[in-house]
Amino acid sequence: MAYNIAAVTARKIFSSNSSKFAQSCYVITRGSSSDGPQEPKKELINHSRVRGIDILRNPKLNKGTAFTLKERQLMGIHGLVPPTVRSVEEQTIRVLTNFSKRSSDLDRFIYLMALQDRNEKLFYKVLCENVEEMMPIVYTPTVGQACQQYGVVFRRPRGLFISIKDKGHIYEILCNWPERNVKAIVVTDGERILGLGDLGAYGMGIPVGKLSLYTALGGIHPAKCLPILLDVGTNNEKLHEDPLYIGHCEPRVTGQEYDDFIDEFMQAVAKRYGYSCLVQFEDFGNHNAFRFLEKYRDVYCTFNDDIQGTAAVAAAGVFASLRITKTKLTDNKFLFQGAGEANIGIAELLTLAMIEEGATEQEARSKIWMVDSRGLITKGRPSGGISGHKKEFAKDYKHMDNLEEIVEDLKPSVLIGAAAIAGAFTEKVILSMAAHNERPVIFALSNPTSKAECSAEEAYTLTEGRCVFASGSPFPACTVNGKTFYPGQGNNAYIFPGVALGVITCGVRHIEDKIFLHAAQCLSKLVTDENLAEGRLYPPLNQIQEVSLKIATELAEFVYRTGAASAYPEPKDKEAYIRSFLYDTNYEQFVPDTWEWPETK
Ligand SMILES: NC(=O)C1=CN([C@@H]2O[C@H](COP(=O)(O)OP(=O)(O)OC[C@H]3O[C@@H](n4cnc5c(N)ncnc54)[C@H](OP(=O)(O)O)[C@@H]3O)[C@@H](O)[C@H]2O)C=CC1
Ligand SMILES: CC(=O)C(=O)O
Ligand SMILES: [Mg+2]
Repeated sequence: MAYNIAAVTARKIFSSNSSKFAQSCYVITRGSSSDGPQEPKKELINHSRVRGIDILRNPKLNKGTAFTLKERQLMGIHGLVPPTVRSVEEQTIRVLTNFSKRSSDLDRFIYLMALQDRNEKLFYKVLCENVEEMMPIVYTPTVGQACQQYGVVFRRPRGLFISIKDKGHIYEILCNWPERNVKAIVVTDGERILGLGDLGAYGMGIPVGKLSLYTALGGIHPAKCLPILLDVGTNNEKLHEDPLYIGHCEPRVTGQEYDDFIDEFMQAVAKRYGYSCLVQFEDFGNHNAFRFLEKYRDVYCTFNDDIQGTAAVAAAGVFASLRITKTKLTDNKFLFQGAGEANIGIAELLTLAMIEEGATEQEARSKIWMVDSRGLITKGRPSGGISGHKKEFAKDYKHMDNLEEIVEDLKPSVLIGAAAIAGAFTEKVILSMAAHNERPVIFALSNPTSKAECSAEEAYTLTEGRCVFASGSPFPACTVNGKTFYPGQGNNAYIFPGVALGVITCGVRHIEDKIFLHAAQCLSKLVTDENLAEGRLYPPLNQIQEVSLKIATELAEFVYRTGAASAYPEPKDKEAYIRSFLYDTNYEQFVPDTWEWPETK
């Protein structure tokens, strides 16, 4: 009983002296949204206004059974949680037990999303400590399945849904978002979700998943991250018939009306969060992705992850592969299956890298061959369709449209697939690569796993363990002739968290392509000889947080050297500076250590 009396007394003290308690609760945040010096500072969380059951219902504050007795009593939640006080380690065991007991990956996805909605710190702690097991759930491949069934999976809204009907009011909708100091937005219109096509408003799973990785892999505070779905309708007939569909059941708005909508969105973001707010375009249709990148890159702080992030991760894999094949970049012949956002992005970045290596642009482009839905991209081919970026890679060559024949004819040393055509790397294609190369390089980058060009096992088995392999979605280790290979995950998740962290902390306004080249070079240097010996073209996933930090640090060195940073004064120790911004997954203390129970006489 004594503690009840103390609690009443304490509650009085708490409410009359709230600022004293609040002062003990800090989070590290970046400075204001202004463009001035961006020293990290300790910011007060005003917990004092939230009390009682509202604390447990607030995922940012809730610690569940980890609240101490003092906290429970002072904050008016005593009795609202079971009496046992659990450590975060014990809570983690409970989460992992529940996670492993779920019968399917989709159930695991739902379980983790519920945890995120309930206790944000615990969600990120568990995700950060179990990246290898949980990234395939919150990200590809399971997030793809979740998007396809979003109507069923949907529990609570997360992120902002802005519809074409809201045209003229986008700024007001942004103002409804409770966080004022947003630094990073991932936005999609759902037209090309992974390799699954147009999923309309169901595509929201992607910005949510990507931003979970901003925090888990890049250490960016979740309050600084905003997922956005722009609902302009969908051309997916199945969704029009889906009674659970959460978006507009109308065909996509296109043309000027669509462009004006996106323009208004970008202007509203800048007005609400400043021009330094990072906007990552994700999974837009091909015909819009390139246009918007060109249109906005010099005006806003923006990049397209499918074009530029993917380019960097694939180029890093290629750079690492050179240490196995003992070749220079320009010694290779690259064949790309697919000539869309991902592959054009990769081809352009490799061109830039070859030019840095001393090649002329023409020489560099001559090494790169591309195949699209109409076959090999050759000048004046009868099937036509060579527009935009594809033109740069069109060759004076006979026309062919069968990948098996093309590989046999061209004998590429590197084969990269990103066309979402499952199984495109047939047995014949892989055998042909094996016949013409001692160490064939084969990247099956399409996501999710169901769209992969081939499996890791197929690639390693058919090449008798000689291939250098990476895939967009994870494949398990596989053993061939007694040797175990750990296939690398050539996914932009190795790039965008680190790039975003560097951009945000250094106040970069415009993200030039060289930033992605530096990110790729940095990533490939982090691959050890031991990694390569195991078949890994990337550092293991359990090191990915350190990888993001190194990429951000490398980027910081670059942007300060080139004058692209706006956060001044320039930090001497860039890594320490960036480290000081990282989100802390440990629980905050709501009651200062020094606090003593008051006298109750
Ligand atoms: N691993 C990673 O990090 C990433 C992987 N991806 C994956 O890459 C895939 C493609 O994405 P993205 O490039 O953005 O998509 P796009 O729609 O921009 O491009 C798809 C390309 O594939 C081509 N294509 C379609 N059918 C065939 C065919 N039968 N044979 C050859 N080429 C064909 C299209 O040809 P045409 O131009 O003629 O229409 C187009 O060039 C997706 O599965 C996506 O998930 C994407 C980003 C990152
Ligand atoms: C990984 C990714 O961005 C994609 O598949 O679209
Ligand atoms: Mg994508």
